[in-house]
Amino acid sequence: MDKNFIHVINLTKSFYTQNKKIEVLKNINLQIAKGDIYGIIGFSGAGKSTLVRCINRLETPDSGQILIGGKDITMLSKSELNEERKKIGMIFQTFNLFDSKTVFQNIEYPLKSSHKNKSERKKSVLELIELVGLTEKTYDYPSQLSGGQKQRVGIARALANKPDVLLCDEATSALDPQTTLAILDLLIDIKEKFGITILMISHEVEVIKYACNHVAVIEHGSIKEKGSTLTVLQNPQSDTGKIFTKVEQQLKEEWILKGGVV
Ligand SMILES: Nc1ncnc2c1ncn2[C@@H]1O[C@H](COP(=O)(O)OP(=O)(O)OP(=O)(O)O)[C@@H](O)[C@H]1O
Repeated sequence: MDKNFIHVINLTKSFYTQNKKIEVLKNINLQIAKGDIYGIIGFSGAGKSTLVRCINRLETPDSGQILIGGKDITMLSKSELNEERKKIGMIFQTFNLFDSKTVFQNIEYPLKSSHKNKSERKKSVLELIELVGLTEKTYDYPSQLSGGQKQRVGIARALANKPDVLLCDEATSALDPQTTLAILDLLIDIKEKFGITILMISHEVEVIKYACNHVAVIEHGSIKEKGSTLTVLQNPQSDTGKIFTKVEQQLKEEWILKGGVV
């Protein structure tokens, strides 16, 4: 049996601006096992968000295949794609909540297109709110929440349709270190509870190290190296991998010099 749940095969994507072609993704190949937390690390502009947006088909790839659970999502009709998208949750750096809706209403929103009736929706939403630890905030608005609490709402909303895959686009980049850890712990917990496959893109080595079993390093639209997080980050081969780990080491040394504990 194929242990990989997501296959990205020879994926390419370009954008065209003022008659100029920008090749953003060049022949990307990835295999992601079911229940894995897989990191994609790269500098700004490397193509991370475009890759994630191709995986949930917010962008249409130029060529290549994206198989999720054996289904090639580049070949689906519009209505099939709408159904398939329900199995792919997404969380964002900027949370993307509706400011005029309460926590409850934000999480209920994706369920409105499901077959659940009002009381079934209510039960699901309250369970999700409990899962992310926000029961006391159920009827608050986003403006009344901290960044970490907003991301918890984002996670609950992304889980509403019980997705197989959760895509996290810089999901902790706007959060302080302590809140980042709490959100990563929640994601690890969710992965364990539901066997969900998580793809996490980040420019923070610490985030990848803490949460991801595997990592791929993306540089100018190409995957330069990939493998187990420990192997890649302990002995990086690509320029990007080397710079990321060097900077992390320097920050650690400066921190120790200032009397910090590692
Ligand atoms: N819709 C678009 N039209 C034209 N160019 C685009 C478009 N979307 C992205 N790009 C370009 O594609 C490249 C990769 O962008 P992308 O957002 O995928 O990178 P990233 O690695 O996620 O960067 P960041 O970490 O800053 O978000 C950039 O050069 C960007 O300007």
